[in-house]
Amino acid sequence: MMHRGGTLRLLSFCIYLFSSFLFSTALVKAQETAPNKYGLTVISNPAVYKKQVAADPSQALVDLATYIPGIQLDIRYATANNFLGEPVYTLAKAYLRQPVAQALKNVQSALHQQGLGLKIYDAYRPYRATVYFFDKLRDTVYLAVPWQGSRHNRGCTVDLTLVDLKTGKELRMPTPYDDFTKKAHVNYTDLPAAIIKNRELLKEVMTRQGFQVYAEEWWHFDYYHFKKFDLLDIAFEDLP
Ligand SMILES: C[C@@H](N)C(=O)N[C@H](C)C(=O)O
Ligand SMILES: [Zn+2]
Repeated sequence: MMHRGGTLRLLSFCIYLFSSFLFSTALVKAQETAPNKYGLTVISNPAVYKKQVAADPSQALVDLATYIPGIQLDIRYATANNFLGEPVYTLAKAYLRQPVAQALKNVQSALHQQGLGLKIYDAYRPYRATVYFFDKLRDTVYLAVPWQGSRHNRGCTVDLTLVDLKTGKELRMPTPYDDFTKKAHVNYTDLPAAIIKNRELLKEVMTRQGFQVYAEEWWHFDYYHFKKFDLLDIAFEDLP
């Protein structure tokens, strides 16, 4: 049988172990969610993201290729066919947060009735890509700045266009994707009527499902409730 001194020593050892565990857990947590050099909190640990999803399934990033039947993907940043002329992503994937993916699914089914569909150029974008873009181009109109992050980093924004389901071809729009000129602005009017009609149709179907177009880029749509979602820097490889 252990005498009193031994019991006390064992008890204080257990308290020491428990408090060290609590301290190290708190330290890891603080490091995981600590603001970056711009004072932004960006979730970069897949375990933290998974914990958030377990607590609130609406936070889940959903794979659009499986979630939205018939959706076309042309993930430009996974190829050299983009404004940088080099691949930035290692996988050609498109993810959006659950309610945002659902809203886009509604857009796709509304379009289907008109013989049209969606083609995605980009959706959720890890924060590191936003920083990389800015370091390369230093533009503050057509690119999000690292000290704010992009709504793409929140899994709430999508870059896209319309396709004709019969031909599989893109509808004519004012400019190609990521054409960083005034012609890409949504109020630009020196265009053929058919092109304006296509641009307006895209804006209308997206707006009806809770998206707002970015004034300088006809292809870029933000989900209205983006503030509910953290900035993320989770690699595609770490998503299901
Ligand atoms: C880079 C371009 N496709 C884009 O998404 N621009 C906006 C402003 C962003 O970076 O969030
Ligand atoms: Zn965009």
